Amino acid sequence: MASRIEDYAMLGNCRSAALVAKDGSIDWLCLPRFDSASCFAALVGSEDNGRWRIAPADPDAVSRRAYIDGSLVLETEWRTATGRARVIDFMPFADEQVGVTRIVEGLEGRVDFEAVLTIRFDYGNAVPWVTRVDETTMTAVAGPDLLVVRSPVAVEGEGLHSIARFKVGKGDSVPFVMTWGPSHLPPPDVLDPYDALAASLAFWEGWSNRCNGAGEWSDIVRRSLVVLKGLSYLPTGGIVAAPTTSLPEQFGGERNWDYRFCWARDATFVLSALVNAGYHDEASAWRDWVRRAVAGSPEQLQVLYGLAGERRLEEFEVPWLRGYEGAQPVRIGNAASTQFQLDIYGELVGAFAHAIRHGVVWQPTADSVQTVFLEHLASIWRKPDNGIWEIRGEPRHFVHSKVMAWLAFQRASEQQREGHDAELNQRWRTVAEEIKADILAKGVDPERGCFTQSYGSKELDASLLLITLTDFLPPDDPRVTATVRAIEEDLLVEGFVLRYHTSTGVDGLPPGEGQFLPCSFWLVENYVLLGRLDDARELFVSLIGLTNDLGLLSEEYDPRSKRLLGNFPQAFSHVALINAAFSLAKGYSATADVHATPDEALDTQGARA
Ligand SMILES: OC[C@H]1O[C@H](O[C@H]2O[C@H](CO)[C@@H](O)[C@H](O)[C@H]2O)[C@H](O)[C@@H](O)[C@@H]1O
Repeated sequence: MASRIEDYAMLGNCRSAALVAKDGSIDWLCLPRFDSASCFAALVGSEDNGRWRIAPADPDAVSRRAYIDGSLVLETEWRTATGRARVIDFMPFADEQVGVTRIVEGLEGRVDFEAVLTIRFDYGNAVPWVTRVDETTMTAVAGPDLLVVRSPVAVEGEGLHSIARFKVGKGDSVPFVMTWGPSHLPPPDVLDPYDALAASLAFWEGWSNRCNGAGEWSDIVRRSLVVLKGLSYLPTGGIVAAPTTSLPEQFGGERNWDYRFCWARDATFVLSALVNAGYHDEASAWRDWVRRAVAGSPEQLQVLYGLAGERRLEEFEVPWLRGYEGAQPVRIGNAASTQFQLDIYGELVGAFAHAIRHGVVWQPTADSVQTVFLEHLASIWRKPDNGIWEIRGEPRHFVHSKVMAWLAFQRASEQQREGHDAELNQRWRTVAEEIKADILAKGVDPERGCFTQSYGSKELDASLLLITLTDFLPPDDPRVTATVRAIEEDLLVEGFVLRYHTSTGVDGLPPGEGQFLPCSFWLVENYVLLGRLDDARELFVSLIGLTNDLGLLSEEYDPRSKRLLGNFPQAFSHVALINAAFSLAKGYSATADVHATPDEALDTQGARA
């Protein structure tokens, strides 16, 4: 049985990620890339779908764990009746050595350990041929995949599992190095686990020390930035939404999605966060990734792409996996990739404008690409779409989508680069005004005076919190304040924000899901914008109280069971945390600095660039 979502730690090497439970079991791992088929899938299946547990044999052993400094190297210290030992888990950074290394070290007395390895390729389905090559090496092969496991202790086959039993005393060190390779090639070279550990720690230390401070929130921001870095795919610069598939948005429900892809929307938020934190190289790498991914006809722009910009991400179900705590189906691929979501254009133009303003170099050819996309947007903005929440019901005229279309033209019309076409700027200004008039005529509830989920609807939607973070209307406009108030009344439930009421059937799915954490962070930013700093701080403190013992967050939270829900760890949540922290820190410093303009004080959203 899988552990609670918050009981997992993420290991990563900017190519893939592994989830390790508090009990020492790696229950999720896809190699060589985030979106490869898994070799461990116990997270969404059973132990027989693959996992690797290393822990003391004593069932009463207790543990505590932490990442080493600003890294994704996990140290778990175990205490038993006979002694103390630690396990250091990490994914090495070596190019040709994609895998996991686990080092067991004795600290005090003697501790009996058991390592149980169950490899199942192809999402828990393919039982490999396991061969004992020599005293220290075993291989597992099925189809295209090869795993080599090297360790000084004997590993024996028991049923369809490989098991090692060994003791560690003070000063002993027992490494296990598991490396993936294509099965048609010779096994990857031997990796020195201690050199690899030193290199990993140096990488993460170098990276996390570069982070700009966010006042009193600097530590939690740094941890979130390390998570975002761990979700980036180094060879291409793409950033996955999360390393998992099908962790449910409702216990026992069917809102289970594959997040191992790069969403243009999520990535634009990540770009803003990276720029705010001073990571310009990463921001440039992401900008280049987007330019390559979206290249081509503007009508073929996708909502999400594969790690290298792949476009075909067909969705299918995996019937042999029983799902996380029985939540079925387990889905691979994501059908949202073929949806029409109007907001993407505004997010991209806004994020680029934000990046340029903060010193990320603009490519001259990007102007003509932007013009082609805006010409297309001018012809489609009146169409209904699937919206930011990727609804699978009937497309609608979502107000958030329309405001993002406005934002695209508004930002483009403000651009003043050398050689820029003033006439074009005027054209974009005219379209922006047209969209704004349309929204104000059709997207405001005449009785409550607030924005609505979609044209003509009475429903609310937490995506409206992003509208108030653009300069669509000034913060003290009655429609802005009425929207924040209405969201507090209707969607702020048990302290955190729902995306919308799923009971209306708008998304085409059975009702019920948890509170959506990014929306709750957006409410923090809205409070800052409205000068409600105490409310902002109180909500922010509650939200960071939901991070697990390692500072990680998933997508949603279930207040009844007090458990995290949804894919984990989730970039969207961490990026919302970072942006809210910077907003809050700047909000406080603005109250101390009468010369700071509201824009300087609050500029943390790409959408507001
Ligand atoms: O719940 C419905 C949708 O959930 C996923 O989308 C959500 O995650 C995306 C990635 O973080 C985010 O960009 C989007 O705004 C969220 O609604 C899922 O990918 C969709 O297929 C699904 O319809």
